Amino acid sequence: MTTTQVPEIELDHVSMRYQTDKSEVLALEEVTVDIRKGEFVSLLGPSGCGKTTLLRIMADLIQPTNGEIKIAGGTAKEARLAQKYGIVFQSPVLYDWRKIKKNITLPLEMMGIGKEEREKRVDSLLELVGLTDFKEKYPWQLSGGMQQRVAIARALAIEPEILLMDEPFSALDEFSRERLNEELLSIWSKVSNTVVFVTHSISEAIFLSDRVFVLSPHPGRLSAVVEIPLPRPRTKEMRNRKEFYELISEIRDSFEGV
Ligand SMILES: Nc1ncnc2c1ncn2[C@@H]1O[C@H](COP(=O)(O)OP(=O)(O)OP(=O)(O)O)[C@@H](O)[C@H]1O
Repeated sequence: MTTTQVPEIELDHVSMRYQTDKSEVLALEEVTVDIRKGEFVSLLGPSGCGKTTLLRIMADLIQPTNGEIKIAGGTAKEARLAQKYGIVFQSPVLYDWRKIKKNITLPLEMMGIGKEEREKRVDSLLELVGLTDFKEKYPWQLSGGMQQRVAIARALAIEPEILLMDEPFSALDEFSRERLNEELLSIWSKVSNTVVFVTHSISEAIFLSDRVFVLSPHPGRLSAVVEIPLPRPRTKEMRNRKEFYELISEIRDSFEGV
């Protein structure tokens, strides 16, 4: 898909301070980012650097203590109410008593979309994520990777402008994870949305992204923005290229204090 110059997610000097009974944590300090419509970006950093916090702020699930956020020119709340977000979490959060097709149509039911339209959409979503033959199965009959594909299909059911993904493949083995990376890019090439992908894997971030936003911990700060000039479509052979290794070194070097 083609990235435009239209800004989709703009964060201006965003800080987040969590207050608990006994202590205070500065999870994010003065983070400024601009993500363009149709871009695939990763938020990369070690545990505790504020990746999930940043994603939750973008999704309007929490409000920053300081700074401004604009989504598609409006507020994050407006974007949330207009159903602009699809969210995929680290664990798939599927309902075990609902068949795969019924898990995917759940957000459409909640939106009051009629049965005929729901069935039409679920069929194309199942095809998109390669699970057509599994629509009558239950989540517990699927592998972890397949369950995460169901979660992706469900997040895409409302045709969101922005897909937010919080370490969706981190519980999977490396082989499944690399395969899912390729499948995600193939899905993304067909759905034309903006993706923000949280990961702590440098190679995953490089393989998937147009740009990688590197965060450093304590407090969480944006320490680098790295352009990934690898052509698309990305292929698994690219992981063995010299440019790929050079990008890994560039990102490693960009971590503050490393
Ligand atoms: N609700 C909360 N209350 C207090 N502190 C919090 C809360 N949520 C996160 N934190 C703290 O804020 C910092 C950033 O957390 P966050 O979960 O955003 O980091 P992360 O980079 O996503 O980590 P991980 O990779 O381990 O998921 C951490 O020090 C964490 O302990």
